[in-house]
Amino acid sequence: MLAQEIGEEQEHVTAMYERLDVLRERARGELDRVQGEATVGNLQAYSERESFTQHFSGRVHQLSAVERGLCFGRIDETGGERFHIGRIGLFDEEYEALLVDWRTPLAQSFYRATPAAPLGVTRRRHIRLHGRTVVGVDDDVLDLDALGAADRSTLIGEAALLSSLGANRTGRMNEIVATIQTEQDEIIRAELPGVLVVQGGPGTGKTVVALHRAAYLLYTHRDQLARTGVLVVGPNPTFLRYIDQVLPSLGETDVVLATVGELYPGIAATAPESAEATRIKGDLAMAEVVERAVQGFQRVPEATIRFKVDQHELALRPSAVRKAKEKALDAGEPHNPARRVFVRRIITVLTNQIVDTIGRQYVGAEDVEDLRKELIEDDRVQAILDHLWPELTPQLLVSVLLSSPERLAAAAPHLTDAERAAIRRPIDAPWTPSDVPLLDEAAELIGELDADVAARRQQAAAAAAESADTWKYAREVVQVQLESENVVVMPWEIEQFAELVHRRTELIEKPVTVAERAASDRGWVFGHVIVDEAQELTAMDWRLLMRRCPRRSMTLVGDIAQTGSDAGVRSWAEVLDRYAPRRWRAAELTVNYRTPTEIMTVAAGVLTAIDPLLTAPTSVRAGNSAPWLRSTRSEDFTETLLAAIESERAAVGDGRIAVIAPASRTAALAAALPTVAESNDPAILEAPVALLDPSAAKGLEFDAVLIADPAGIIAESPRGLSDLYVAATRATKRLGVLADGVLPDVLIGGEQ
Ligand SMILES: Nc1ncnc2c1ncn2[C@@H]1O[C@H](COP(=O)(O)OP(=O)(O)OP(=O)(O)O)[C@@H](O)[C@H]1O
Repeated sequence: MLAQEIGEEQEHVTAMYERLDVLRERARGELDRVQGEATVGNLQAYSERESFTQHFSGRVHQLSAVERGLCFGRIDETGGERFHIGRIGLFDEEYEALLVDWRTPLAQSFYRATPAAPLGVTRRRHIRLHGRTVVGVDDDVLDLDALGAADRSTLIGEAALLSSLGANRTGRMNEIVATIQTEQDEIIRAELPGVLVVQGGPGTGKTVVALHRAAYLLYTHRDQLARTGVLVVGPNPTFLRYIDQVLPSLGETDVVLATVGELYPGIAATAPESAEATRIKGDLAMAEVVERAVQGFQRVPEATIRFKVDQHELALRPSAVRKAKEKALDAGEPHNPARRVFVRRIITVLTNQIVDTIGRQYVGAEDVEDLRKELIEDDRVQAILDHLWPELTPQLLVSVLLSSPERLAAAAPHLTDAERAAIRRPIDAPWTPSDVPLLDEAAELIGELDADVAARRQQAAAAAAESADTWKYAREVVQVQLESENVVVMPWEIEQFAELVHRRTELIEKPVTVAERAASDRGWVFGHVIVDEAQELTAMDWRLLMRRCPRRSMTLVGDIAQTGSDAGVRSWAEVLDRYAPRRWRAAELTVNYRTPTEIMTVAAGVLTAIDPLLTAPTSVRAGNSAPWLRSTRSEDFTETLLAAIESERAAVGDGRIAVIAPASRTAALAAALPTVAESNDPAILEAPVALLDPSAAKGLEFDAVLIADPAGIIAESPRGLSDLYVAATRATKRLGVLADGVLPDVLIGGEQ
């Protein structure tokens, strides 16, 4: 029976691949044709060709990306209808559906139907492919009564999920479209507006669900999100590399992946910094510190400033400066635009003094203008204005603030001397990730430089004019193409083409994608923001992110129990009641798909030590090997660790291993263990053995994990137990713990 079922599915699958080949060939043919056309040397013809090139190469790329595992399921409905579910939708020449896209509402019951709530589905079939060959089918029967007698005898039960979870890890995260679980699907398809917080223990699929949600939202709300973009924020660059294949493999490329440290355009903030400095700089009080630092650059002199311009004796009294300052601040404008008002007032004061000495009756309106101009161009006047109210840049402000003990003392009176010393550093020190929210805060308070404002206005006016032209042109191009029947275009593609021609024409003059534009514009407002490992964000990070998403359409996934930084989140309500009151909702993921039961028992002991009220997620499967917990004398530590690595390598074959050690020991261990890759090594994800500290291991997973010196991990930070919990939940198959000296009592279970 199984062979017959497989044979029938094979027929369907073969038809789908044949259709895919036809569509791919057609798109390739169009691409070749468009690229081979002689270019009529004007910009518009070039633009037109580029538009079609982009469309067809995007289509070829999408159709190639879905080759692996094109179809993975089928649903049979009570009425007798059957649908195959896959990575994209496909129709045959008669527009009969061959394959339904997993993101459509029709496909939803594939993920949601249960025997308790079958949603009109009698059978859910998982189809396993090897290349283009059907190698297995597994059925879940959801409504036995609704199945006919013939159907009943063809049931094949086997968990598709478990076979995918047991596979060796490749170092890169994979998509999970074939096996999304019901509680995950509800999150993926949740509505776009508002803030959705997904709390879930380790391995519950938070990351993978967040990424599938991005793909789902881009598919369902394409019009809205294609223009504004989706931002996915991750904890570190290694993690972003770990996940960067998932969205392209789902056919989505227009997403900005970034760490918070990359969210200030033009700055790569990657320098390391102490946990204490991160804590202090992440505190919300820093917003006021930056504000006071800006105010520190708006001075009133203690004594009258006297100077000469062209024989005229001038005097700038503190009271006149104070008044000018008050006027400048009245409008609530940022520092740089407010400076314009300040400068105007001061120049008026000085002009009046000259007019008074010459005698008002001798000075006409034009002369007054000339005088003002002369004063403003005078070096001495400029130096005074720059002293009283200089034009600033955020970079200048933050680097001066953090390098000047006096400015820091004046702006941060709430900090102790030791705390100020912890964040002080040389003026030219490289930027750290926790500087980025300070720079962003400063940018808000400072505003743009005069020169930048003028340039931007000019650009905006030119862009608006061009955009109107290119839209008109785009529609004409599409019309001409359709009339000449040069290209095969489906009716629903016409608008899409016009949009493409329009965008492409713009791109030729401004060659950037939405993702690039968003990444280079600090003021960019994203349509949706997804934050992974959201528990690690500091209060200042949240402030910055909320500015990037004033509509508050966000998905935040994280686990409070894994918070490693002292500046991180302790309660979701604490963060969200501030920024999205009554506009946030919480969901929970409860099943651990990564870590087998035996390993989770060890991790659960650590979790109880963090907080006895917390419960670990339930593992979906049992493993094949019990975790081991050993201790060794310090002098034998490295050698024992080396031997353990070798035996784990033998056990996992071509799988991946991580050695997770206290941050303070990784450098020495790297020197002693020549075969391991360190976290700053770009090849770390592909390396057979990776050496990481707990914060670098966050979000990643490995076939086998060796925790080296657990007591060192606990002792290293105030949230050391959370770090140990993170380390203990990274393994998909094997866990070993090697203590340097005594094994901490929080580690229980496993073989000792
Ligand atoms: N429905 C599913 N089908 C197949 N694999 C899944 C499913 N859900 C999760 N997984 C797998 O489980 C593993 C853990 O998922 P993920 O990394 O998203 O968890 P997480 O909640 O982000 O974990 P952590 O908090 O520890 O970082 C991944 O290998 C993921 O592919």
